[in-house]
Amino acid sequence: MKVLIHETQGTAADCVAGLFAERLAQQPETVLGLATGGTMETVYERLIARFQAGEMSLAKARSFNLDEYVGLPPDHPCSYWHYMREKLFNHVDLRPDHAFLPKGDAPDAEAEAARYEAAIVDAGDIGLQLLGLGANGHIGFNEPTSSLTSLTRIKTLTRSTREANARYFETFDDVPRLAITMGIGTIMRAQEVVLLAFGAGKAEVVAQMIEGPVSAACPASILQMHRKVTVVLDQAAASRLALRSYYEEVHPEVRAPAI
Ligand SMILES: N[C@@H]1[C@@H](O)[C@H](O)[C@@H](COP(=O)(O)O)O[C@@H]1O
Repeated sequence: MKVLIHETQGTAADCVAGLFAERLAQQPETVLGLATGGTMETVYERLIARFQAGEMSLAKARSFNLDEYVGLPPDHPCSYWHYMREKLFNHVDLRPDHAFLPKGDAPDAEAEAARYEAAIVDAGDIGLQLLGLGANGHIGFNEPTSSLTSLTRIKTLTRSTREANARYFETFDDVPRLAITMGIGTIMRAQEVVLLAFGAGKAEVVAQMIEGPVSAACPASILQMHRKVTVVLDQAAASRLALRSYYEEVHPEVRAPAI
């Protein structure tokens, strides 16, 4: 696990966008695993800027998002489909028929989860997976106690996750109780993973993920078992790490090291 500690969120997001651009330059047909949430917004802004500057193209790439709320159709303003169109897809050259998310309004959500897992396998699995981190250690919507070998399936969201995401909905009761999410096993098959976390609110769970035991109580801790992970943090998110000397401090004048 490579841990990069940036002075600011801006340089951290830039670093992640840089890793994407590098990977796409080497392998334009990369299968990307994409994430939602507030943390990703700056990353997508930086990716769009690189695309507009002619430095990066997604024309040959494909993408699979981690998750979607059960019950929300793709045009629902709180759906992750909507988020992705607004924050990224509408602004870059990724082909619409190459961008995939689970269908939240599928009549049979379980069958949809199985279909989505099979589609990822058919695509040859994820090449580069982008992850955020839930305050309770979830990745995708794999809440604590998720099987560490799980595949794409339906998960019940914890109250704390629904509360954290309530800011996107009119009322707390509008936040769906279920989601279709890539499993932890699905994520672990990715060739390369980049996880990004910002802010003091994530500091405790970042320390558990990197320095704690591998445990379903903190699903992100399974990344300790992945062969190619980069964790990109700002100073606040890194503030509870004990083994500081092991990690790389990234200063603005230093180019982020390649993984
Ligand atoms: N399903 C998403 C996760 O994929 C994301 O990592 C998490 C953190 O979001 P934020 O970046 O807003 O803290 O939120 C949601 O629960």
